[in-house]
Amino acid sequence: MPPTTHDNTIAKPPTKPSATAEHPPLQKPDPTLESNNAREGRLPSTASSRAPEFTSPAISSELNLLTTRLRGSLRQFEDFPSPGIIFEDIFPIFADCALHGTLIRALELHVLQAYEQPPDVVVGLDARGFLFGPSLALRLGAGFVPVRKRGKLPGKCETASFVKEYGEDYFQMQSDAVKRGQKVLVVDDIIATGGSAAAAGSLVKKLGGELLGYVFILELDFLQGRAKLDAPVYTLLSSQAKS
Ligand SMILES: O=P(O)(O)OC[C@H]1O[C@H](OP(=O)(O)OP(=O)(O)O)[C@H](O)[C@@H]1O
Ligand SMILES: Nc1ncnc2[nH]cnc12
Repeated sequence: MPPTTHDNTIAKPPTKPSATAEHPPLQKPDPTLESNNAREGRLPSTASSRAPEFTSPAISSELNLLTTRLRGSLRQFEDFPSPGIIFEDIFPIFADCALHGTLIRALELHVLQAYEQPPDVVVGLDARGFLFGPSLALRLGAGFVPVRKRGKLPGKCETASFVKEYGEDYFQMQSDAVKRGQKVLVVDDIIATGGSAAAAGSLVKKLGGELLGYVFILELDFLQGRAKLDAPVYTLLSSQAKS
């Protein structure tokens, strides 16, 4: 269901998702970075006009090394937060200083490789997008702006409803948080159904931002969330592919 945006008005909650019973079996992440990102819809490389250190082969090989380090750290929990859901726990990355640095560097490399100009603003989604959005923004020389769950931001806000893998909710952004024409990258830890990210993207566009794309640490492939997004999507790791 595409997200709907409102001017700080309270809309009827969307329909509950039904994906829980169809969750595929537990399996470790399959962070086949290059093959994943070669698929349709991944960001094309724009490296040809870049300085040598930012050319595609150099970055791709460093990215491969970094994602290999990250792949073993994710944990899965069955039936959390509700029956049928396999919860992907990304917190071990942040518990380990070296892995944390690896993550930020991998995301930075991706953005350097993918875009001629870095974003003006990194938009992070409440709450796990706040774990690395600000650090990535600092590295990129960009500002950081939050998308928050409804009722947490003061002042005039735009609101969008959405449905996610295990629930439904509302996102808000402050109406002046992104200036018209600013280039925006939306970041979050996980894309599952894509409902959260699509709602965030719709808010960015409503504020007049130019949506450069979406960046995630992990994609739950079987839910095909990227189909809901109308800007390039990049994920470091993938998991829970149907076997
Ligand atoms: O692609 P979707 O199906 O929309 O699901 C992905 C979203 O779900 C999780 O957030 P959650 O709303 O659970 O909040 P949290 O970050 O506060 O834990 C996750 O961090 C993403 O934001
Ligand atoms: N399976 C999952 N694990 C962790 N976070 C999620 N957000 C949506 N689906 C999720």
